[in-house]
Amino acid sequence: MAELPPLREVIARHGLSASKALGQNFLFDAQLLDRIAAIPGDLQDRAVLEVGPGPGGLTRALLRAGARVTAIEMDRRCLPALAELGDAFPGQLRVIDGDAMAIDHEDLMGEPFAVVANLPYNVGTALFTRWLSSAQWPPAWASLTLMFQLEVAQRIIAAPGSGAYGRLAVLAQWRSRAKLAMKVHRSAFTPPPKVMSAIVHIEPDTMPEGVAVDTLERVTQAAFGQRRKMLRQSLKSLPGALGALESLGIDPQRRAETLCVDDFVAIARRL
Ligand SMILES: C[S@@+](CC[C@H](N)C(=O)[O-])C[C@H]1O[C@@H](n2cnc3c(N)ncnc32)[C@H](O)[C@@H]1O
Repeated sequence: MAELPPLREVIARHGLSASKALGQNFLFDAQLLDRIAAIPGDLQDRAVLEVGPGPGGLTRALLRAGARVTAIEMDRRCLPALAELGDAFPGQLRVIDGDAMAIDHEDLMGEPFAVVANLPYNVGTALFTRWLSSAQWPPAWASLTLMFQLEVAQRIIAAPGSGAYGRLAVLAQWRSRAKLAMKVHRSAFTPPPKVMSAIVHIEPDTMPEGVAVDTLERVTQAAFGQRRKMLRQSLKSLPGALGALESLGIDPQRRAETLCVDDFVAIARRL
């Protein structure tokens, strides 16, 4: 492996000033990046999909860990810096110039893969729900290791009864294990974002039988769409839902946030 120039130098040389429009907040600390790359476990020879490599800080850490990385980046200014990185790790890095939202990741990868990404908030959440809504289960991805705003990370891992518990928690937990792997201080980024961040790590679990993801989504959408209301009100418009509550012995006076993930799965199974 060739000696790599410091990231700040790469950024200066290629004129990669952070673009606000593309949600660019870069990480430079190699030790922090190595700790992030270690979250999915041993990556030696494993296929990794990185979305939004930017100047390549996290990419370097993944390559150092021995991963075979496919990196999708839509900011063309970053491509020369990423090409240099590919030269330093021959045969380990494939860079795709494009929008990760418009690409079929399963087709692109062609084998099971781990996802690791530090993405802008809106893109991250959109891709996250897409990965979790896979019709095929277990999905093509073996794990998701993703940076979010801390508040979003807390919504993903939230337990029933908390204000953060809602659609995202149910979607992330009904057939996956989700954990908060690491908090990341805002000062670790250049430029620093306004809020704290955290990395969530998700692995697929067994899928409960007899429930489709769309049905479960319809239930949580109705229930949490009016989260202050009792279930008998919020689920009224969903055919069969009130009957399902009765047959399951769930009090219709309860509110959505008091139901556990298995309750939502049981309701969806009866629709
Ligand atoms: C928060 S920066 C992180 C950069 C680098 N991974 C790091 O940790 O320092 C997010 C990166 O995602 C890229 N990006 C944003 N939207 C994207 C999309 N839809 N598809 C691919 N890359 C995207 C941005 O250009 C930027 O390089």
